[in-house]
Parts: sequence; C-alpha cells; structure tokens
Amino acid sequence: MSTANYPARVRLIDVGPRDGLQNEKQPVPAAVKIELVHRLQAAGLWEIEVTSYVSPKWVPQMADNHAVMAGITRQPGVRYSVLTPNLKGFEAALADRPDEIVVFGAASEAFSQKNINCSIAESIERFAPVVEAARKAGIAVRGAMSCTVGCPYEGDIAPERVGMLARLMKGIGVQRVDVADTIGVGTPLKVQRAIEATLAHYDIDHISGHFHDTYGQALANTLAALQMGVWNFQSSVAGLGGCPYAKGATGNVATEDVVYLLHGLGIDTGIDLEALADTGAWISERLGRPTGSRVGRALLAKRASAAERC
Ligand SMILES: CC(C)(COP(=O)([O-])OP(=O)([O-])OC[C@H]1O[C@@H](n2cnc3c(N)ncnc32)[C@H](O)[C@@H]1OP(=O)([O-])[O-])[C@@H](O)C(=O)NCCC(=O)NCCSC(=O)C[C@@](C)(O)CC(=O)[O-]
Repeated sequence: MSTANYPARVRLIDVGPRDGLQNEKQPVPAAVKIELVHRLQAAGLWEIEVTSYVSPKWVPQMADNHAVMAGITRQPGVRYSVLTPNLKGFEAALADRPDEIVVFGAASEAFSQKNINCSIAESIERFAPVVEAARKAGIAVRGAMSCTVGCPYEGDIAPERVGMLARLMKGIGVQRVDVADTIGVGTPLKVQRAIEATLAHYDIDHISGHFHDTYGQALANTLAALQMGVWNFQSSVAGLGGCPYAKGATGNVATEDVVYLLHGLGIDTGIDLEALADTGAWISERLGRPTGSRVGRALLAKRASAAERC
C-alpha cells in the first residue's frame, strides 16, 4: 500500500484537559488537571487544550481555569490553548497567557443557542472583538465549528451551513478552524463534504479534524480527512469527554488510537505511544473507570502478559 497520499507528519492537539474533563460529573482537582497536562507534554504532545473561560454556572468543571493555567510548568515549543466565548472570557484568559484562544461557534442554530446562548450571527458579533483583541496581543486564534455534520437538535447539517460558518469565521480574522463532529454521527463522506465546504475559505494547513466517536466512526473519519491532506487533528487521551450540550455523545476519539493509526501509516507525530498509554491509564484511574482507548487497553494487556511470562 502506498502512503503517498498522506501527509508526512501530523500534529495532534490533545483536548483531554478541556473537552475531555468539562463534562465530568465528579469534581476533578486542579492538581490532577495540571498533572495531566504535564504527562501529555512529556509524552510528546505539542499542542494541549488546557481549559475554558466560560460561565462556571454553565460548566462548573472549568471554574478552576486560573488555577490550572497558573499551575502548569510550560515546556518550550508546546502550544497551550483555551476556550474564550466572549470578551469577559478573553480578558480573564489574557492574564494566564495562553498561546492560542479558541472561539467556538456552530453550524447549527439550535446548538449555538443551547451551547452559548445566542444565534450564529450573534456569536460572530461576540467573537469579533475577542479575535481582534487576541491578535493585537499576539495570541493565535482558532475557531471551533461544532455540529458540522449533525446536530443533536436539528439532525443532519448541510455542508453549505459549514461553508457559511467558515466564511464568517474567516471574515472576523480567525486564523484556523476545526471541523468538529460534536456528536460523533459523521461518516467519511459526510466529513469530507464538511471539510470541502471549509476549504472554500481556509487552506488545508489551517483546517483541523475534531471527531467524537459515538458511532465508532472517528478513526475512519480521521483517515478520510487525512486522504484530503488534513494534518491537524484533535483527540483526547483515553477518549475522555463529551459536550454538556450534546447529550449522549461520547468522548473524542482517543489520542492513543489516532497515534497507533498514524504510526501504522508511517506518519510522524513525535508522540511516544507507550508514555501516552500510561497517561491514559493514569487519568482513567483517577476518574475511577477503564480507559476508553482500545489501543491503550491492548498495550496495557500486552505489557501485563509479558510481565507474567518473565
Ligand atoms: C457563553 C456564555 C458565557 C454566555 O452566557 P450568557 O448567560 O448568555 O451570558 P451573559 O453575558 O448574559 O452573562 C450571564 C452571566 O454569566 C457571566 N459570564 C458571561 N461570560 C462569562 C465568561 N466568559 N466567564 C465567566 N462568566 C461569564 C456573566 O458575568 C453573568 O454573570 P451573573 O451576572 O449572572 O453572575 C455561556 O453560555 C457559557 O458559558 N456557555 C458554556 C459553553 C461551553 O463551555 N460549552 C462547552 C464547550 S463547546 C464544545 O465542547 C464543543 C467543542 C469546542 O469541543 C467542539 C465540538 O466538539 O463541537
């Protein structure tokens, strides 16, 4: 099999500390979140989504954003991003010196209302001053585009809606965007259509794939995006996560599973898969449940059986 059509390297953004933990019902101490970030960077992750500056009434789990950002020991070359839905969030985040902020919109009107309490048009009006302020401060700006293939309230989302959102994001100066399958209903062709619609406004280097794994399609969707030349992806160690406003949706595709796929294709990630699997096992143990990564489970089982043979 030829790998000629795949990018030579891929950058993964681990969103576990934010997307992964935001929906966790039990309180997760800031010290655990900080250690998770440290373990991820030690495993070779170059981009980590650390927290969000959102209303603590809406998402209580992220109320410790300052403590987490203040507690991490930064590793040179690693990019630390945070979510900021409005100027209030941005101003709070600024003091914590993120490398990148993320404004988050949706291709679905209903999801926009449920998630950030405003319409798509209003969200862009809120984001515009955030983007301007971030760029003035020398902070990079990413735009998350939720529900690009399906919405828990509206069902299927047409690619035209994704194109419209990408155009609006571009219009206010967002530098790169995530094509997110928030509820994990996408299949490869649907995901490719959403990426194609985004390509009308962003080049391939400025598009990332963000796939949840509810229907077990996230790796297939990753492969479909890779075949189009996408080389930035978000994933979550141990497959942590879920969105509080997308009931029933499971976590992101597990970072371990994506790394195994990529390394199998001969694609460089810079990530140490064994160290990552240890991190997945560690955070799962803290949360009191097994890892959601199949690769993580397989590697741990392989190690255990090798240890028994010794
Ligand atoms: C966006 C808001 C804040 C609007 O919320 P709102 O209620 O419309 O805001 P408001 O301006 O009317 O303010 C109401 C109260 O919230 C406060 N407030 C206002 N802004 C902030 C802020 N930034 N930080 C802290 N507090 C804030 C504000 O000060 C006020 O406080 P009060 O006077 O009542 O005490 C709210 O809807 C919210 O926090 N939503 C949570 C959104 C969220 O975090 N969702 C999950 C992440 S998105 C996601 O997971 C998808 C993604 C990105 O992963 C990609 C994918 O998979 O699709």
